[in-house]
Amino acid sequence: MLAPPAPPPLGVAPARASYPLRPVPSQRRLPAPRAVSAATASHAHDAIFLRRAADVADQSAGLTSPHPNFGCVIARPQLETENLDAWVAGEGFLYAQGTPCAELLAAEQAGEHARGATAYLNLEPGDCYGDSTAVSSLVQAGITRVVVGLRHPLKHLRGKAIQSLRSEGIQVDVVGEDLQSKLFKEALTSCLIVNAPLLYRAAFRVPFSVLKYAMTADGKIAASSGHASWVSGRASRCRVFELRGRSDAVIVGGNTVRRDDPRLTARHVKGHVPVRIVMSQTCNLPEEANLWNVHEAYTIVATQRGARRDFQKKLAMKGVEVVEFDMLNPRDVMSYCYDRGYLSVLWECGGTLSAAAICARVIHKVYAFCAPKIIGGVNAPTPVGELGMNQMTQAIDLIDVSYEQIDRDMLMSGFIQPIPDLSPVIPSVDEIPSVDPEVSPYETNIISFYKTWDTFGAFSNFSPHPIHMPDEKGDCLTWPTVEHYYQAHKFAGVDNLQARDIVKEIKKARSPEEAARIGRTRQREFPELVRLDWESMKIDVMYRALKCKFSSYPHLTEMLLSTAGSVLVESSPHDLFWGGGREGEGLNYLGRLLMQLRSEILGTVRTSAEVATDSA
Ligand SMILES: NC(=O)C1=CN([C@@H]2O[C@H](COP(=O)(O)OP(=O)(O)OC[C@H]3O[C@@H](n4cnc5c(N)ncnc54)[C@H](OP(=O)(O)O)[C@@H]3O)[C@@H](O)[C@H]2O)C=CC1
Ligand SMILES: Nc1c(N[C@@H]2O[C@H](COP(=O)(O)O)[C@@H](O)[C@H]2O)[nH]c(=O)[nH]c1=O
Repeated sequence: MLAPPAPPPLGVAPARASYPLRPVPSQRRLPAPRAVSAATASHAHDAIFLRRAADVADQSAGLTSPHPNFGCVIARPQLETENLDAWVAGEGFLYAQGTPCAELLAAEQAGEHARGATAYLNLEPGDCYGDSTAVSSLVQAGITRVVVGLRHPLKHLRGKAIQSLRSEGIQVDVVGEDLQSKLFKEALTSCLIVNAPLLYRAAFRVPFSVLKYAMTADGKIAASSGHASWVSGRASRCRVFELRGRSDAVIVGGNTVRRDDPRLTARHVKGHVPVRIVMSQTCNLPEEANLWNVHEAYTIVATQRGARRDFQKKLAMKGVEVVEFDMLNPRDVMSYCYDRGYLSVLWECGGTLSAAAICARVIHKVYAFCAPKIIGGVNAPTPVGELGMNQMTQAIDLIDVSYEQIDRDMLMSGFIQPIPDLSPVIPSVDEIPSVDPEVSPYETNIISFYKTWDTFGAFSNFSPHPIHMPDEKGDCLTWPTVEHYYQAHKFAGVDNLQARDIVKEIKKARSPEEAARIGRTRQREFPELVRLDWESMKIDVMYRALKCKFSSYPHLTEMLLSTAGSVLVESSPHDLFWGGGREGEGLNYLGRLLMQLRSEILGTVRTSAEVATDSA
């Protein structure tokens, strides 16, 4: 009899890895890039290997308690072949916190082939507790370039490893900063998705929450009697075990416990077993239930303060933990889970609790299994109860939607809230000292502003603070807002009657919104009237206007200085140059300029005039 093949060492991706949890695109042969320019080809290679690093990182999910997923792929060009699989010298993923890091495993696998090679990391390593193995293994292996998908989302770790690698002379290219081409969009999405729990946790201070339900083709999660076993088929239910294995906790409402007597374990998949949480306001739960068998998995009952104290004691005697809340609601339970360190939570409740969780805005992703059955029944339960909406236009649109057939069922999944990408709006560690030395890149506090009525809305260019600025001839002109000044200066100084008229038209605009509209429209209609140096001068124009605004109004100066030490972000979802973007994908130049101005006022950065005087 043939002996079974030896398992690969923990965290080392087997040559032909079997992915336990979902089909992984990168395990198809890597596509050979089409014939294109050298720069585009190298970007295409980078994007392909980065996606592969994200896929490799995903392999530890569900095998151990959820943690950040790190993957590393070491590749070196083999000139004689376009088969990119042959370029991969080593791969590895972090199996669990405390086990050898992905970089070390990949470097060991690559051996001598790592010398002069590029390492692809889906996520910047988190150099915890002074453990710098990730960085040192790349350095010692002779890696000369590192491509990073995402900076570490945790502020105390962000930028540290990148800085260490650079100080060792390794070229580090970060997507969105050093690598900006469109080719990286998909690779970046893979990097975001593989660590979605970590990103949501860091951004929203709650665990990443997934709502999962199984419904019939007519949208029912049970018959009108409440009977629900089973809506979905066996293969779908096995997928649910995998989802549980990827979660720190599974939540149900009291009614589901009373009706289904569930077990909520990740049986049939090896690895991690989540905590089971029952949310019950009344604590009116059965004396005997599968969930009270804590030998199978740990159980927590979250209830209203004072509810059925005697029964609480009985539960405690069985080893069930009971936690009382002043007001039991999904948000407070999620804050509690956050404090317990959970990264991701799976909601397997009925429509009553799922509606409350959606209303509380704690659900981030939905997995809807749809079985080809019809059960009917006007009172049969549906996946989501009352949300208070009465127009289809109010419906919540899922984003980044995927569809997958599982045997006879269909699984549709999508995000309710965009996956946060925390890196671009925050200036990089290298940039921060020049933007504002008072800001610690590791202790970042973010102050967002956008609409003028926001707490820091006066930072918006639309705020009604007129500025007095000299024109080209030195005459002082009054502009109703910074926005008026900025828009008009796209056309200022252009020796053309029509351009001069546009400047006047913008200056007279009755609101900053109108000024912006005219400026943008005329720029599109008459690109030939826009000053030739506009792209290189627009930051300078904006900075002068901001400086004038903040120095003219003492209360604005005071407000700006009150934010010292914080990163300022204009949270405009539309403007990806001046604003931070909807998902943090913007460059946030307005925030950066305000931070620079704040430093200049505090005297912590030298003005350009001072620099000029010094060098004279
Ligand atoms: N097919 C599927 O995927 C699933 C089907 N089901 C089926 O759904 C039916 C049960 O649905 P449903 O009644 O909606 O059950 P839920 O799981 O939504 O439980 C509702 C209960 O949650 C508790 N709760 C705690 N806090 C809150 C809060 N803030 N807001 C609302 N509820 C809260 C209450 O428990 P208490 O009354 O104890 O205070 C409430 O009665 C069953 O027939 C079950 O078989 C259930 C899950 C999945
Ligand atoms: N009925 C139904 C589901 N119901 C969910 O699964 C729970 C039962 O889990 P367990 O006791 O561990 O098998 C149940 O209480 C409810 O939360 N799930 C599905 O994938 N498909 C189904 O058809």
